[in-house]
Amino acid sequence: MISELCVSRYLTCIWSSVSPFTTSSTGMAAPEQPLLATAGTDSLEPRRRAFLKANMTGTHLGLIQWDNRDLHPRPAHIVILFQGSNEKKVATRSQENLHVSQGSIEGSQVRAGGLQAEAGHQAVGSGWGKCTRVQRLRAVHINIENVCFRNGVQSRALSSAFLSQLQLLPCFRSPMPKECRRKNSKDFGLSGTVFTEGSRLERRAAGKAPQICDDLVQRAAQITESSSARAPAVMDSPGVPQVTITPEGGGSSREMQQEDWDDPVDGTLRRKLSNSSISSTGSSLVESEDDILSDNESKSKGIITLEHLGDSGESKPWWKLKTVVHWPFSATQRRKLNWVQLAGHKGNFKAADEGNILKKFSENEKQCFEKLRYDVLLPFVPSFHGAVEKDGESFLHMTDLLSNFDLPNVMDCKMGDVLGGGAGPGAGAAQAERRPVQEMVEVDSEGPTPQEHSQRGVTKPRYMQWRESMSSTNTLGFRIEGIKKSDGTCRTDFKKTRSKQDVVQVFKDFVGGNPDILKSYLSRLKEIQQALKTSEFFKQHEVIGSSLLFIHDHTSNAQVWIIDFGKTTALPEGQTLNHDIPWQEGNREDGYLWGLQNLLDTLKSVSNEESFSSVTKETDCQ
Ligand SMILES: O=P(O)(O)O[C@H]1[C@H](O)[C@@H](OP(=O)(O)O)[C@H](OP(=O)(O)O)[C@@H](OP(=O)(O)O)[C@H]1O
Ligand SMILES: Nc1ncnc2c1ncn2[C@@H]1O[C@H](COP(=O)(O)OP(=O)(O)O)[C@@H](O)[C@H]1O
Repeated sequence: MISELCVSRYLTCIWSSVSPFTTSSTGMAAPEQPLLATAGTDSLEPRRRAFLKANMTGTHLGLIQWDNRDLHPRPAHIVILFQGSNEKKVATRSQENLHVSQGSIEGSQVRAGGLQAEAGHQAVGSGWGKCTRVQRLRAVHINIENVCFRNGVQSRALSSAFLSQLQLLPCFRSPMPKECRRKNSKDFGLSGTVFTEGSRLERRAAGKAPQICDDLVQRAAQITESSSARAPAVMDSPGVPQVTITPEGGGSSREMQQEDWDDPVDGTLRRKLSNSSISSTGSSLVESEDDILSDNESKSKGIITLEHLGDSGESKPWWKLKTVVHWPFSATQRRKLNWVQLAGHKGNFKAADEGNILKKFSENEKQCFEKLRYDVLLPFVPSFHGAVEKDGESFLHMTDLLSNFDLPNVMDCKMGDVLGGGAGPGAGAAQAERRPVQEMVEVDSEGPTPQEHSQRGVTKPRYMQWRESMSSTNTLGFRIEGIKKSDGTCRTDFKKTRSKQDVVQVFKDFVGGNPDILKSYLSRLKEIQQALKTSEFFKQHEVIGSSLLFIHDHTSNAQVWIIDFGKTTALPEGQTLNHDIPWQEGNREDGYLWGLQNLLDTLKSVSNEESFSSVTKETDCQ
C-alpha cells in the first residue's frame, strides 16, 4: 500500500518563494523572490516559476501527475530536478521529460547534481509524466516556469490549484549497486530546507514493497480518472498548495548535503548509465543499477550503428498529440544504418525512413524547428518533419544530412563562446551537478584545484568553463568537437585544440588540401553568416551548444548545416541579442557571430597557407 506524505507546511514557505533560480550555498537551485511580488497582470509575463520541492529518500520516483487544465493554454516549461546520491545522473541528454496535455504545458527536465533523473516516457492527454529509472531519489524539485497566468490574483489560485494536484508517486525499487546498498544514516535524516529555517517535511517511513511501473501506471490511471472528475479549482481562494507525496520504501526525507557529493562510490565518483534504458529503449522496466558508465562511455564519438526502432504499432493511450509512426520499412531499409555521431550522447539517434533520422525528442528543439520553418535560416537547418512517437518514445523526425554523401567526411564545430557558464535554463541545476574530477585529469592533470581533487568532483559549470578555456571556445568562439574522415578514421580528441594555428592545421587536414571543398565551405559559411544577420529567429534566441556540421565527400560536394537546438532558448518578448558582444552576467550573449567570423577567418587562413594559395588564387580568378 502506498502511504501518503503531506508536505503542506513545507510548501507554505515554497509558495512564498517563487522566482528564477539562484544558487544556494548548498549549490542547489533555490527561489529568491516571492511570486506575488512579481506577478503582474500581464498574461504574457514569461519565466515565472513556481518552485516546489519535495524530499524523498531511498525511493524511486515513478510517476508525476497533475491536472493542468486550469493553466493558461500557452507553452510553459517544467523543470524537474532530481537530486540524490553522489552518482551522476542516469539520464543525460534529453532535457524534456514531461509533456502535458493540450499543449498547455510543455515539459523540460534538467538534471541536477549527483543523481540521475529523466522521464523515459512522456505522457500527454491527462497530464502524466512517467519517470523511469530514477534511482536513489532523495530530492525532487519541480520548477514550473513560463506558466502564464491570467492575472496577478489568479496566478496564485491557479498555481495553487495546480500544485495541489501534483503527485509524486514512487515507481519501483530496483537493485542498488552493491556499493550503494550500505545503509547510509543520512538516508534517514532530515535537514532543513534551503528556503526557510523551520520548514521541515513531515516524514513517515513507508513500506518497502517493490512495485513495478505497470502497477503504478494502472494506479496512475485511476488517479487520473478520479482527478479528472474534479472541477478545476481555477478561482480557489489562495491557499497553501499541498502536494501529496507517496513515498514507497524508506520514505524519509532530507536535504541534499555537500557530503552527498563527496561520498565516494567504489573509490571514485561514478555516473550512472544515462540512456540505455530511458533514452534509447524507452523501456519502463528497470535495468540493473550496476550498469554504470563513465562519461566517455556515455558519449558518442564517431561511427555508430543506428537501430531502427521496433515497429510494433503499439500506441499508448495517453499519447494523443503526437503522430504514431508506422513506416513501411523494406527489408533493405531495415538494415542497420551505419552513421556518424560526432558529439552528444549515445542513444540519442535512431534510424528512420530513408534519408531521415530520429533524434530524441526535446521540446525546446522542436519549438526551434517549428519557428525556423518561417525563418531565413530554414535552408541551413535539417528539414524537420515533426515529432513522432515510436515504441513509446518521442523523437524529432528530421533529414539525415549525411544521406546524400558518399563516404562523407564530417566535422562538428560547436559555436559560441559561452557554452556552460551560467547560460540556459538549467544553469541553476547544473551548478549543483557534480562531475568526476577524472574527466579533467584525463585532459590536463593540472586542471583540477587541490580542493576539487580532494572532493573528487567539480561542478558542471566549472567543468564546462574549464572545457571552454582549454579549447578554442573562449579564444575563437567555436571549437572542434569531432571529425570523421572518409577513410573511416574518427577523432574527438580536440579538447586541447585551442590556438588558431592548431585549428587551421585541423581544418587543413580535414579538407585534405582540396581547394574546391574549402571554397564551398567558405561560401556556405558566408551565406549562413548573412542569413544569421537577418534572421528574426536568431535575434530572438540565445543559441547555446549549437554546432555547424561540415560535410564533404570525394565528389567535392561540401555543405555546412546548423544543427542542435536543444539548448537554444527564446528571449523574453521584445529582447534581442547581438551575438557578437562579450557575455556578461545577465546579457545572455552567446558569441555566435563572433565565433562565426573567427571560423571564416580560420578557413581563409587555411586557404592562404602555402599548399593552398596557388590553387586557390587560380580558382579565385575563374
Ligand atoms: O564536450 P564534453 O566535455 O563532452 O561536455 C559535454 C558537453 O558540454 C555537452 O553539451 P552539448 O549538448 O552542447 O554537446 C553537455 O551536455 P548537456 O547538453 O547535457 O549540457 C555534457 O554534459 P552532460 O550531459 O552533463 O554530460 C558535457 O559533458
Ligand atoms: N540531421 C543530422 N544529420 C546527420 N548527422 C547529424 C544530424 N544531427 C546530428 N547529427 C550528428 O549527431 C551529432 C550530435 O548531434 P546533436 O544534434 O549535436 O546532438 P546532441 O543534442 O545529442 O548534442 C552531430 O555531431 C552529428 O555528427
